Amino acid sequence: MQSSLFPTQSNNLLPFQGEMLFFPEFFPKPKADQYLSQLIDSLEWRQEPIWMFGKQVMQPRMTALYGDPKMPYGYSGIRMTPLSWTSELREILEEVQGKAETVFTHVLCNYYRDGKDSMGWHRDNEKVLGENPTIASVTFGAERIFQTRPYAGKKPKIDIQLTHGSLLLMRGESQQFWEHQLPKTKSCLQGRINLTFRRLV
Ligand SMILES: O=C(O)CCC(=O)C(=O)O
Ligand SMILES: [Fe+2]
Repeated sequence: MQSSLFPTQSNNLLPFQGEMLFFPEFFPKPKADQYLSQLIDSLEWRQEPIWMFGKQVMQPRMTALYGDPKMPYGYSGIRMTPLSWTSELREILEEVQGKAETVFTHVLCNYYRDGKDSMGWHRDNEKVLGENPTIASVTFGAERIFQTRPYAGKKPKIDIQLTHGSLLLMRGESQQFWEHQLPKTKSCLQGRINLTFRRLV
């Protein structure tokens, strides 16, 4: 049983060098259901190519970037121009900023159509995110396993089951010392939306 001495505080899932805090039902189910279908329908999803080991390959998921139009953002050799915030994304932003105690400038949206869609091992450590960025990651839809492991040494690997309506806060030194991925899985036939709120400096 979890200790309830500090009920508003979530336990750190990382044993050292950074923090990952998990809030399984950050959005109540009816609200999460509503956001899932609204975001699938209303965001401008695209499948974009990225550069990997000198080759251009299609990303195994759909993406969309929203945020401050004056600040483009990119990773893995692509540059994305942010679209203007939608009303739902703004609403979610407000909730998440309160919990994270951070002001975010952008949200990178990922749509995993089923278990064949995925994201490989990486750190969110682009220079524009600053030294020890706080990244707030929200999930709507299918439950998928998110994995993290130390960047150096690759062990131990920690699995986190990301539930519908959940919030995962990554902060402190987590993007220096830990990498993460969302592996493929045969058993998942449903779609999942992930929103990662970021602050560009
Ligand atoms: O889908 C997820 O939970 C992870 C997304 C992620 O790591 C990213 O967008 O950088
Ligand atoms: Fe990431």
